[in-house]
Amino acid sequence: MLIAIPDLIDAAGVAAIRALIDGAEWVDGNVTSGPQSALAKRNLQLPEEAQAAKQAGQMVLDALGRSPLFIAAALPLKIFPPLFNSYAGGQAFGVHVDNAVRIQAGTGFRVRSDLSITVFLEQPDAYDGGELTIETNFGVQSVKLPAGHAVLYPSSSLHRVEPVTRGRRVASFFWLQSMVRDDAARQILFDLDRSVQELGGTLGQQHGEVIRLTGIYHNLLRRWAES
Ligand SMILES: O=C(O)CCC(=O)C(=O)O
Ligand SMILES: [Fe+2]
Repeated sequence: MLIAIPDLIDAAGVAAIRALIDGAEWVDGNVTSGPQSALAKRNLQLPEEAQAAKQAGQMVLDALGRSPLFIAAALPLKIFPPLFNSYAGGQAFGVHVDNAVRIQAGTGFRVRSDLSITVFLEQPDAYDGGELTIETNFGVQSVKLPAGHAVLYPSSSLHRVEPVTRGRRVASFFWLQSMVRDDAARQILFDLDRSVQELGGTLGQQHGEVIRLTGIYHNLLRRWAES
């Protein structure tokens, strides 16, 4: 599944995050790369342990927790603390697949990466290039969203960030382990959830068929969820 989460963070939230991270010390992005992606990656990142990254990361996590669309689509079990990157002057991230397991430095917190997330933190007209290009079963998707919007995509997919040839692209990026590991099963639950919400709105939550479909959603989730 590839899902855009519009307006995850409002303009004031984006400004607050940018105020925290823009003044911090950025380092070579290869601090979080595996050996293959290190060859492909040219960007800057905030170190995981930087205070600004932790505070801004918490703001991103708070926004995710307030987004019913994110929760329904991702069914998150564990979220790796959000990181921050920046690309300018032709920097890019060539095609790669994300590492399967992420281990947080210091704490040993482990997350299997089922879904990858990019939260755009710069307006698209402020830079040229920087599209996140994702290879899906339905062809190649090129994603460049307004500041505060996010995209969720399978960590198993080949993806790249196109060279930024003008301005600076700033984003938050991270991974999560879903309660439902299988992408197709998670998509079925998401589709069912949307239909149940829609029918609940028109027929009312107490309609017998809405109650039955809600039960089916939960019974499928019970079969498929890991904890
Ligand atoms: O900057 C992005 O949008 C994605 C970065 C990425 O693919 C990665 O760090 O693995
Ligand atoms: Fe990646």
